Amino acid sequence: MTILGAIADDFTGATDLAGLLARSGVSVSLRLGLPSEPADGLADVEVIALKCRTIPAAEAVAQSRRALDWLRHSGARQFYWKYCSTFDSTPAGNIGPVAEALAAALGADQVIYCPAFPENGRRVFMGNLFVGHQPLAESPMKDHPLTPMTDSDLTRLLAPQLDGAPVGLIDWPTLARGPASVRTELEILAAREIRHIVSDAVSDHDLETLARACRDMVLLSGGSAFAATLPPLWREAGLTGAALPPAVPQDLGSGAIVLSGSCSAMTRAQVAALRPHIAHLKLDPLTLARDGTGAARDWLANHPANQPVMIYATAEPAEVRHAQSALGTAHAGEIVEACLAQLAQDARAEGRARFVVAGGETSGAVAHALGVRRLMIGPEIAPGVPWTFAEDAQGPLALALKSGNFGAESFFSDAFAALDRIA
Ligand SMILES: Nc1ncnc2c1ncn2[C@@H]1O[C@H](COP(=O)(O)OP(=O)(O)O)[C@@H](O)[C@H]1O
Ligand SMILES: O=C(O)[C@@H](O)C(=O)COP(=O)(O)O
Repeated sequence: MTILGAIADDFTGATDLAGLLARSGVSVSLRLGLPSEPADGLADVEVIALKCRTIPAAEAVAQSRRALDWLRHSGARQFYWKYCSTFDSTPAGNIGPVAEALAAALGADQVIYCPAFPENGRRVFMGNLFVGHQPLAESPMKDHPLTPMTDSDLTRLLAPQLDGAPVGLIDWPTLARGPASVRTELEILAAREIRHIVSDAVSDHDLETLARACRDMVLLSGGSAFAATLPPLWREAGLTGAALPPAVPQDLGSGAIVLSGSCSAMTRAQVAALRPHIAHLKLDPLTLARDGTGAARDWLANHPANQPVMIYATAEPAEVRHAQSALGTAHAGEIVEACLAQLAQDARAEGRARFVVAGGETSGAVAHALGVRRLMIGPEIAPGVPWTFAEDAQGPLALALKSGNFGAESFFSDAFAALDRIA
């Protein structure tokens, strides 16, 4: 029976959410893009991954509304809008506009926003988001190629996305007093007609308090960690079915590839850590714009499928700025994504079945190019990054879609070692 219907704004976010919910002991179904087939209503949670973080707000709203309609038909009774734990967005959206549209469609009076993911160092205190020890705007997120984050105050970040609508705050002292205190604060905010409410949370315990206070709200939003506090509440209410064991892949062969379009600080360290141990190729957006993808495709074709390779556009902030000023921000990103998507298709045609992809937008482009529409959730490699498994015309396929800043420096070798243990 479907309890929760979730919409994620990118593909790594969706696997993060699905992985954490599966870890919380519920059955999760993950679909990439709007499903064409009807829901079967079997899983406790249906997640739809969109690629709508940086598209125009009106398009993001339209896609999310269609996803919501599908999720309502699946029988879901509560809904979750999943965005990045670093609140990746621009003054135009898309966190606020999509939340507003979903709230209107569901008749929700208030929407909670809580991106905190304490296990990965994302904490919200007095409305300010911290990444590790740094305020968001001083963290490496200030240099993100598509969504540079230049303010740390979530209420200030959200207001322009909601045309200046007032944004309230459940602060940490209120949370610390427990769920009843949070509910009272929500009522006070409701009386002031404040519908959009950011919540602090510095620990999983805070997220549990928030979830208990908001358990009856039809729409919640935030990162994966907040969503992962819901299953124990469903269990208390006798709602959940049996958890599924992590999926196990069949016959993957040995062909492996890392494709990285993330320029996040952690991905840069991960690429540097793997480089001495693997055949690798760095893509340059300016060269791609001038000469096309032929040289990169030839390079891949010259490496036998049983030899692991890494192809990356991952670059330092100054290099990214240089490419963006020559090509335009969106175009530079599109050129890289299109090239990595083409290389993913080539790698698959060569028989490679073990894919590690770094970057949310990048993962969307790659999964789309591979024609993958549904993923089974396997074991977690690092918090928020599970192995996932799919089937295409060529047979079984394993994909680890890694969010830019997740995983340890050794993530890429950790991922392949984890797969070797089960495949
Ligand atoms: N060298 C580069 N110059 C400009 N843009 C780049 C470069 N390398 C990658 N990009 C683009 O930066 C964006 C990174 O976003 P994403 O894949 O979501 O990574 P993350 O998960 O770190 O946010 C993608 O659109 C990608 O194509
Ligand atoms: O919540 C998170 O941090 C991730 O699930 C996420 O959304 C990843 O986005 P990218 O960093 O763009 O991959």
